[in-house]
Amino acid sequence: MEPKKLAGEKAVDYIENNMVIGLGTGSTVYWTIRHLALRVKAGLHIKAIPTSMSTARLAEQLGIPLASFTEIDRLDLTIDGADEVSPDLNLIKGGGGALLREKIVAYASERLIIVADSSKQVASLGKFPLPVEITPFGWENTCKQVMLLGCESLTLREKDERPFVTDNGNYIADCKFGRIDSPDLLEKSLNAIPGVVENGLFVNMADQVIIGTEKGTNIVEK
Ligand SMILES: O=C[C@H](O)[C@H](O)[C@H](O)COP(=O)(O)O
Repeated sequence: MEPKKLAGEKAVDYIENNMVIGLGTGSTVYWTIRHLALRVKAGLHIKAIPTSMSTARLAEQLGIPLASFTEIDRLDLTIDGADEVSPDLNLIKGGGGALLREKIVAYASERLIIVADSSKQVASLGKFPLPVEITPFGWENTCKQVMLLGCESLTLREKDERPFVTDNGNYIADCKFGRIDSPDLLEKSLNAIPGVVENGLFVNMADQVIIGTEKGTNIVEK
């Protein structure tokens, strides 16, 4: 079976009756959502907060009951994907542009489980360009400020030859920092720049990573 599918489906084992679940975004969590929908059909009672419009659409189509922060304060568990996972379970996320909602949902969760295939495991973060969500106003200047933090190259993400726009109406700058030795410091420094809304470094947030391989799944815990 496909490694992403194995990892995505395995995470559903951790979902218990009456939980409030954060549903991540991407091609690995896609399998989590599909598998969860089968359990919901079979009688599992949960509510889910989606981390993107695309996840909300998929969950709705499959009959998963959705909730919002209007009625929910804390989530029991969030299941999400990642673009890079370091040995100490720090992450780069946002390859699909959903990092802001993903971080809000993960921060409100008791536990964060990451699902990924083994290509996402890295010795240190930084090969995957770090997605940074920035406001359209002043984006040119915000990018200059980001460069001053040691960014080697920066690309404004595009779609159909126009700036890519996130679910929150913002842009994404994909930033190559080279090897990121102090992700906690970089995460804070980026967010201190006016115009930066959030960045894709998830430091000390993941509790467990489920890695899918050709042969099955490996669980990595802190
Ligand atoms: O913005 C997107 C998210 O952070 C995804 O969870 C991440 O890019 C991993 O996606 P995939 O499972 O498709 O590789």
